Amino acid sequence: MNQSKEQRILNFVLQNAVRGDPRSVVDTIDRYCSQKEWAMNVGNEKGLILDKTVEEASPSVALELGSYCGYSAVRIGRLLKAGARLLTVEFNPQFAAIAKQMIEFAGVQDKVKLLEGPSEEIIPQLKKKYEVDTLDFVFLDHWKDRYTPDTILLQECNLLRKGSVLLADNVIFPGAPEFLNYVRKSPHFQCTNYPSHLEYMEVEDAMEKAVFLG
Ligand SMILES: Cc1ncnc2c1ncn2[C@@H]1O[C@H](/C=C/CNC(=O)c2cc(-c3ccc(F)cc3)cc(O)c2O)C[C@H]1O
Ligand SMILES: [Mg+2]
Repeated sequence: MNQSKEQRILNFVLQNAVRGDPRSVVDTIDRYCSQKEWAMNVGNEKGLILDKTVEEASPSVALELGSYCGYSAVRIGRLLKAGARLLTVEFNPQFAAIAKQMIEFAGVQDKVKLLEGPSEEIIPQLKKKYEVDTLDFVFLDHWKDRYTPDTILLQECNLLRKGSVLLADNVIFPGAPEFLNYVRKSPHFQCTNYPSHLEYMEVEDAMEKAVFLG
């Protein structure tokens, strides 16, 4: 049975990156996906915006929606302070298996926990099952039509506190117009747009930061 693209990306990392070195894992994925096969990792240009937003938020508890191959889970995990943790949600079993191996190879498995299942099921479990009080940082990078319902669900589950930072990928391409409309019109969010480019391409894209105001 021939391999999936995601398996090829993982194998390239296992053979070319340095075990326990998250930076080398991120750089190796970027090298493969810019030179061999495009894949929907956030990439290095938008990755720098992600890095700065995570560093500024300095989260104790972070959530990622849409692990895919684990690129941004490793990217976020490497920046977390001692004792901080990232919960990353992925409902595709093949992708979840790849992401878990990517996280372990990078050596961030003590800070990053992959939760397998749909976000709409996982989010309501975060408080009781995963001992989350509130989330300091949320990275949205899953199906674009899920950004708005999940942002509403996070509020309904009392998982956001004054100052919680949401960062959404792809608000221009493929686009998340409903999400932009929702957070920019809501009195509960302070929004900032970060123009950038689609990963590994010269196509315009952007990230949107939405800080919860309580
Ligand atoms: C609801 C839910 N729960 C848990 N996991 C979920 C979920 N919805 C998706 N996921 C998982 O996240 C991942 C999905 C991410 C969706 N991201 C995308 O569709 C995506 C697409 C592009 C793109 C750009 C140009 C093109 F020409 C084609 C595609 C670029 C990106 O950066 C993307 O994030 C994998 C999926 O299994
Ligand atoms: Mg994306």
